[in-house]
Amino acid sequence: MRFLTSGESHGPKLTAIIEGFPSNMPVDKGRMEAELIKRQGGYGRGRRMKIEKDTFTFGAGIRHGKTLGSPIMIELSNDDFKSWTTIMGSDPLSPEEEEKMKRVITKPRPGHADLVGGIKYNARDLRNVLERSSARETAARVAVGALCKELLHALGIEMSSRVVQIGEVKDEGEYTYDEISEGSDRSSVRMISEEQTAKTEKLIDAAKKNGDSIGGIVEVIVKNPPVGLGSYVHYDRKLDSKIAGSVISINAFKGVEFGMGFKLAETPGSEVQDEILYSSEAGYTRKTNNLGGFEGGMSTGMPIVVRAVMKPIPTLYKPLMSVDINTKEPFKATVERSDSCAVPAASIVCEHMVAIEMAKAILEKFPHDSFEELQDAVEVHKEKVKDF
Ligand SMILES: Cc1cc2nc3c(=O)[nH]c(=O)nc-3n(C[C@H](O)[C@H](O)[C@H](O)COP(=O)(O)O)c2cc1C
Ligand SMILES: C=C(O[C@@H]1CC(C(=O)O)=C[C@@H](OP(=O)(O)O)[C@H]1O)C(=O)O
Repeated sequence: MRFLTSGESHGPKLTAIIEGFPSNMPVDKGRMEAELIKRQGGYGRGRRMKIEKDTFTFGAGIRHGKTLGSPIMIELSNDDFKSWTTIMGSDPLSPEEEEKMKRVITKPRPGHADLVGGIKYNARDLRNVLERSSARETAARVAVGALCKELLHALGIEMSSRVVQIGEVKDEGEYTYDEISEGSDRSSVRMISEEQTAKTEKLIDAAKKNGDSIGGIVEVIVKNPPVGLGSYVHYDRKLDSKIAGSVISINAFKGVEFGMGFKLAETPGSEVQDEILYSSEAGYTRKTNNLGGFEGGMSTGMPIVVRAVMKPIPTLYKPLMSVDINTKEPFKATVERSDSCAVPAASIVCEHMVAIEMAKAILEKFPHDSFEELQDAVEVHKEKVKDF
């Protein structure tokens, strides 16, 4: 399975084309759109999320609620485009329009893609960089991930995510998949503990008031993964590394860990390795899940637990110093409308990037011309694993 997205933040639309799904897979469009709405939520988002309604249309690949096996096309519109038709239009500008166009960006924001992107693509209006580097594109990725979650769901594999930390406020609890997914329709910060949620909202309010921004940590759990996705035989077939790469590809994500993660450094081996158990009903399981569901780059069958850190948003309403690329003089960076904290939204993006890698790994391992063929192969595999 492979996919491409296209679309600028304030352009007319976002598009994704997904190739490699089996035929006859049921798709619940309402459930997919609910995921997109979750990505728009969370405390700390800016005004843009009040403008956009992230519904989508299938332009190809689906008939009567099922996949055809052909490439699937998903299209989301940017409702904000109507305010940007001149600035973001695809036709050349008339001299009068060019004259009116005063919003050329020349003061790159530290921490965003503006300066390096401008140098690399020779873009002297940094808007040409900002538009595609914006996390608006993550809406298209969540749409693709939601389709992948449809495939996982139909195979009995479920996923959820939560916010673990915002600023210095942490929810230290260890939660099961069911506890996390129970809270997953909350439109707020989506920490498990209500007390911590309230604290983070105060923190976000304070950051916003100070023209500052704030980052955090998110967690994704995958329940019921098949045993043996990915492989130890070659570095580029390890599923944990593919998930890590995909998670780090999310705008502003700077670190990723599995299971105990960085705490592994301070824990002796006897308290780390997950002891192996067997029962005829459950097959092979583990006493603990400190390694977050991976050994040798392969899924062990235990829940996959991924945590990742998002840096604070780069656009600051009290901007940091930068340099005007035309005059080379020091200047305060450009201020664009911005979120002050997007960690809750990012938890949804992270969940969907993990879903994409899970679906890819499943489609790599099992035959899948039709969904029935895939389903049978996964069932046979499960029985074989139990008997091993
Ligand atoms: C859901 C989400 C929303 C974001 N919103 C903003 C925003 O409003 N303003 C901003 O400057 N950056 C925002 N970012 C982060 C930037 O897109 C990101 O920092 C930028 O593309 C540079 O990439 P890098 O941080 O990965 O180096 C957001 C990121 C995510 C995941
Ligand atoms: C549009 C989205 O996020 C945007 C991501 C973003 C950035 O720089 O990454 C900057 C902001 O864009 P705007 O200036 O248009 O408000 C966010 O709103 C979205 O998540 O759908």
